[in-house]
Amino acid sequence: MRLLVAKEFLESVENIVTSQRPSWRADAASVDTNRNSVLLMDDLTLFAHGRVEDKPCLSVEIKPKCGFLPSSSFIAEENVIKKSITRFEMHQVLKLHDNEISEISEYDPLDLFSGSKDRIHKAIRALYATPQNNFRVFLNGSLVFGGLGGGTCKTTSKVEQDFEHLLKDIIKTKDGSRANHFIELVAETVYTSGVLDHLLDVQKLDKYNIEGAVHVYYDLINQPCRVCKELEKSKTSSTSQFSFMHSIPMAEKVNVLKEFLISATAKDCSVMISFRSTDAVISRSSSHSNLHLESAKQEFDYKVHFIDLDMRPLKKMEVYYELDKKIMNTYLEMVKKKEARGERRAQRQ
Ligand SMILES: O=P(O)(O)O[C@@H]1[C@@H](OP(=O)(O)O)[C@H](OP(=O)(O)O)[C@H](O)[C@H](OP(=O)(O)O)[C@H]1OP(=O)(O)O
Ligand SMILES: Nc1ncnc2c1ncn2[C@@H]1O[C@H](COP(=O)(O)OP(=O)(O)OP(=O)(O)O)[C@@H](O)[C@H]1O
Repeated sequence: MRLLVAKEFLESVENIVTSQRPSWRADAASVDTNRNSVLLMDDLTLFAHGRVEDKPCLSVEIKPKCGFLPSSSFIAEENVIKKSITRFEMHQVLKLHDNEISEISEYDPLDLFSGSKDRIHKAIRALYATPQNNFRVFLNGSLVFGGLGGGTCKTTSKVEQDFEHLLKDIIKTKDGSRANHFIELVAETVYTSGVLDHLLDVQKLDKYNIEGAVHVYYDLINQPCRVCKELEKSKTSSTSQFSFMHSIPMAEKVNVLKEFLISATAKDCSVMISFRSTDAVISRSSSHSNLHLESAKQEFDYKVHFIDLDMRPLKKMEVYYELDKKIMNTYLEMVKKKEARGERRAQRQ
């Protein structure tokens, strides 16, 4: 629902939001205080969407990121590692280098999207151990695990203890076992709901990788291709394979970019799963699903929603290309250093 608001309201929202965003992202998405309306959305951290009920509600927000390895033939020879190492893993190295994180995440998106119960369980355990900005938990609408903005790094035993305590009203098992049951509950729900299968299909609309799709972008904005120019100048790789991208009909070019940008949204959106403990299977309704967690001998109602589904603007194509280069350069540099260290160690032995 669209609501008319005053400038002062938007200014105070901006103040709150800015203080909660990571410093390196503070300028990335400021509130446009010249607007006169806002969208009123349901609070998906609450089971009854905005209404606090008698029963406690536990909601889990997962930002799964890209769940597949690209195989595009437009990926340059020197970047072939992209076909075997996830973008998430490589981006972690850049984030560590830029001090955006203090530790590498244990999470592997390929596990979460694998469709295998054990691997999904492994992924949720890793997200719980190193939540960063990929995992948050809300109890009755308030954040109780993970951080806002840039998120948090490693889950300490103190955090785990507090979390165990917070879970007592919703997971009715003994102390020390609730966090494990919680992880199992989330993993079972991701597995049973199949929600990530649909997301993966949309992510895979990126068929050409940014290394291919960026060429079409320059044709669409009717400008000489800066990437071809750059590659010709550096003489490190040939531009001949890109003539295919530049020669496809305009309608197809529009489609390539449309699909790439839809995929970008799917690679960055989050899944919000809210749980409510229930007494019996009688609570089945069309508005939610039901899951029996055998290990805790408990029944849960759950709902799944996607959030952060805004379309990416076309001009982000250049940003994506530059970020991709930065991620690749930093990762390949790290691999080179590691290999050199290994060689020196071997020589000493
Ligand atoms: O490019 P990425 O993969 O770093 O994703 C950005 C996210 O960084 P992440 O790696 O998840 O920490 C980034 O997340 P943070 O703000 O860093 O938590 C945003 O979600 C950004 O979207 P937008 O520019 O705000 O619309 C995201 O940008 P898009 O790529 O989705 O446009
Ligand atoms: N409908 C909703 N109900 C409850 N919480 C929500 C909802 N939409 C968003 N949030 C919360 O607000 C956070 C930021 O929302 P969103 O990602 O859509 O904004 P953004 O401006 O794109 O932020 P970023 O650039 O960091 O991704 C989410 O991570 C989530 O915790």
